[in-house]
Amino acid sequence: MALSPRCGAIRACRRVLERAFSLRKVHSIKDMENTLQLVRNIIPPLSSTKHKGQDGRIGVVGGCQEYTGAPYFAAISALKVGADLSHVFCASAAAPVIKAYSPELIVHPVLFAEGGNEGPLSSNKTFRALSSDSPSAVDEVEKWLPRLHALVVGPGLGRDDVLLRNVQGILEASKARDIPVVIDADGLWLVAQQPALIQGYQKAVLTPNHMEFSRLYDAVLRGPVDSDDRHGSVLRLSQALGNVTVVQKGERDILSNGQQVLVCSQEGSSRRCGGQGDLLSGSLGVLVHWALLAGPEKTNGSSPLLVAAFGACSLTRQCNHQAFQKHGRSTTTSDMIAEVGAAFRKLFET
Ligand SMILES: NC(=O)C1=CN([C@@H]2O[C@H](COP(=O)(O)OP(=O)(O)OC[C@H]3O[C@@H](n4cnc5c(N)ncnc54)[C@H](OP(=O)(O)O)[C@@H]3O)[C@@H](O)[C@H]2O)[C@@H](O)CC1
Ligand SMILES: Nc1ncnc2c1ncn2[C@@H]1O[C@H](COP(=O)(O)OP(=O)(O)OP(=O)(O)O)[C@@H](O)[C@H]1O
Ligand SMILES: [Mg+2]
Repeated sequence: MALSPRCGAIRACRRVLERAFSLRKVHSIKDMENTLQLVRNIIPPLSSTKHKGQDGRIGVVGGCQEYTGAPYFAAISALKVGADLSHVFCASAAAPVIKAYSPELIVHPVLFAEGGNEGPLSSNKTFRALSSDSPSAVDEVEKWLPRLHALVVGPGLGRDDVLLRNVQGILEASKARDIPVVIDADGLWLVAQQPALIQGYQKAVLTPNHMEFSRLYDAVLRGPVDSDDRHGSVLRLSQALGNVTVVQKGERDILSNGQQVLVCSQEGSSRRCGGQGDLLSGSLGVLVHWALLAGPEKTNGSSPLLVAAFGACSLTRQCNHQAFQKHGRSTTTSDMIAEVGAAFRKLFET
């Protein structure tokens, strides 16, 4: 339907007002230090009176035959940031590979893909039980949910329909238990197909890259992203999803909960190797748990999830910066993960 000139002018006017409104709420560079201070406030003290698990039990749902690095990066980053236990719930074919990367991860081969895309383990008993009865994958993860503080859903998941149906069930079970969820990568593909899955869920954080953001925006707002108005676009997507927190990654990360917009421009580098987003989502899983535990008193009234997201963005970019100083063009995500401890100390333990 063609727009009348008057209708077009009203829309343009509304866009200008919305932009001005959102920009007023954008953090200036000098506010970055204040926000980093809020991140420092949510970090739990290390104490000899605590027991294993108290500083975080995080689950990563992801990993299929093609992608084993992404869930590994997310889960090991959660541990390096300070979680006590890190679980990976993945497809059978991915499990031995992920286990071989690290003895520190607890790996559950509970997801399955359509058409026997499960590699050498496809004939084992667990796989047959799961592949003949799709809900049991959800049951397998649900058994662990009461013991988990946060889930990171999507790194290396792939887009197999059956596998995504498992994940839909896992998301529904997590919401029913009020468990915080960070949704990334192929988890965002699922949300773009079914935005109702996380609509209005106040403990969800979405971490789209450029492509994932466009896909989500188009699915939810039924139109293309205004590339001249990144702040407004992130704000509008968050609002349309019922104030779910959205982190749009890029040259600068733009974060919004539909009320406030933060910008993270912590210095990183020009090295764009794959896996940096996985480091971010795994770190965010821990920080979301810490932020919700600390509550809004510690975040000075700001949304705990926004503060957590700002912390994860700053940390990832600082790891990138430090790794690049040492390795230059050959920097990989493993080099960045090796910097998590030093980057964390520099940003948050000053
Ligand atoms: N080691 C592993 O196991 C890793 C596995 N991973 C896993 O891979 C799976 C798929 O994830 P994904 O991000 O590759 O998928 P998707 O959303 O289709 O985007 C791909 C396309 O988007 C574009 N594009 C991206 N950024 C852009 C930009 N700024 N500006 C413009 N365009 C941009 C770009 O298009 P191109 O330039 O190629 O035309 C690119 O090809 C997922 O499971 C993930 O977790 C990764 O985590 C990495 C480490
Ligand atoms: N142009 C850029 N300049 C500086 N930092 C960037 C740039 N683009 C992305 N980043 C940073 O890289 C990190 C990962 O973002 P990216 O867009 O690469 O995610 P991703 O595509 O999901 O990564 P992955 O390869 O893990 O899937 C974020 O911390 C983001 O701030
Ligand atoms: Mg990604």
